[in-house]
Amino acid sequence: MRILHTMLRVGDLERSVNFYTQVLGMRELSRQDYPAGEFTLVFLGYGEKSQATVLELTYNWGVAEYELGTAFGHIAIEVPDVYAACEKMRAAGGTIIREAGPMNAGSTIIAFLVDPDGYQIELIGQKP
Ligand SMILES: C[C@@H](O)C(=O)SC[C@H](NC(=O)CC[C@H](N)C(=O)O)C(=O)NCC(=O)O
Ligand code: NI
Repeated sequence: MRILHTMLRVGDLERSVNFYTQVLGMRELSRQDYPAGEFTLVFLGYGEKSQATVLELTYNWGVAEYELGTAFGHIAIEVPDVYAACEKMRAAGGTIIREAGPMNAGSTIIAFLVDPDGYQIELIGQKP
C-alpha cells in the first residue's frame, strides 16, 4: 500500500494551479471535468501518480470559498535548502507565514507558506 494523494477543495482552480506550479514547482498531471457532479479535479505533483504521492485539487463549480476550521495541519514538501526555497518562492509570489529556521521543539529546519485558500504548506530540509 502507499499514500496516493491528499485532496484539497479550492475556490478558484486557476489561482490554485498557478500557485502550485509557479510557486511550488509542481507539474499539472491531469485534469477532468465531472459535469454530472458539477466539479473539476486537477492532479499535481513532482512525479507521476504511479510513482509519487500527489495533490488532488477539487473545484466545486460556483463554490468560491470554504471554512478551513482549526483541525487541518499542513502538507509537507521536502526541499534541499529551506532558506533558499523560501527566497525563491517569495520571489515567485508565495506568502511565507513562518520564516525558515529550527522548528519549535526540535532542530529540524522548517518554514511555512500559505496557499491561496489558506491551507498551510510546510517546507522541510532534506536530511544530509
Ligand atoms: C516535523 C514537521 O513535519 C512538523 O510538522 S513539526 C512542526 C511543529 N508542530 C507542532 O508544533 C505540533 C503541535 C502544535 N500545537 C499544533 O497542533 O500544530 C510546528 O508547527 N512548529 C511551529 C514552529 O514555528 O516551529
Ligand atoms: Ni509537518
